[in-house]
Amino acid sequence: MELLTTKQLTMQFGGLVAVNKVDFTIAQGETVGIIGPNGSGKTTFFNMLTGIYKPTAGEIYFLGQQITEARPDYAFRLGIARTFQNGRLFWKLNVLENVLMGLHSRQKSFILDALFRSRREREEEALAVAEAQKILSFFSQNLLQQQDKLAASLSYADRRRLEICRALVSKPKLLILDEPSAGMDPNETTELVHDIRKIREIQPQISIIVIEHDMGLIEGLANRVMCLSSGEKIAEGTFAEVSRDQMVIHAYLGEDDNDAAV
Ligand SMILES: Nc1ncnc2c1ncn2[C@@H]1O[C@H](COP(=O)(O)OP(=O)(O)OP(=O)(O)O)[C@@H](O)[C@H]1O
Repeated sequence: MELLTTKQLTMQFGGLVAVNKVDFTIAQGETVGIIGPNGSGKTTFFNMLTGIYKPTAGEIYFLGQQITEARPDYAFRLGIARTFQNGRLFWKLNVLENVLMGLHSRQKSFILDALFRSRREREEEALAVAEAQKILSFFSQNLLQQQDKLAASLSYADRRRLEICRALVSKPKLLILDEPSAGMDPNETTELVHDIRKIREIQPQISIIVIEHDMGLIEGLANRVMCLSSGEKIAEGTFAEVSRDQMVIHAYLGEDDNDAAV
């Protein structure tokens, strides 16, 4: 069953067409990788899916409902959660509190206003804490053991994992990961692939879209890959198909020889 579909999705900034008429679809339970050279429109595409940018043309459908102009909080309530390329944690909160922040728009009461809680609110909070701990416990580095540490004290790789936990705690239908392995070394990236695969053990029907420059991660995770170049979809298929596509090879080689990882 199709979860999210875009039709001719377009984003223009002044004279620059950052995303140009992209048709895309992801089914429930599928993992799709989005690749493309720097500046090819990947993050802009994500920002439209999550309501950060309002597309200048085209449409977005989620479970059949048109959400083209949905704002981020509405997209979140529908079940679209994301991580950010540069990370957005609350540094002065601990690990557990950061995950609980991922429930923010789903819960009426919240952890930070400790006074005057009703019994129902306390029960709601206990359930939220249990869910957050369950998610923290399943990553291979076992973030649960670090639940009381400040987010700022975590290693870089654990910060990225924590972001994924925060996105997962709301039990999204669609998880959008923007360069989850950025800044990780090859061993950490291999572990991350393992961890992301494990997400399906707790949320089997989740769909995942991942932007990555690391082709090993894309190959290890994605059922299907879409390649953007200068805002346009130039290829789509399995990793093997896309990685030998002449337009894809040319897009990477034309941009920068160092990016010729496919
Ligand atoms: N808010 C904005 N205003 C103007 N131009 C923008 C804006 N956001 C992105 N762009 C431009 O749109 C194009 C696509 O950028 P985008 O960040 O989506 O690419 P990307 O594929 O995610 O790149 P990278 O791999 O480097 O993260 C770039 O030319 C960028 O400069």
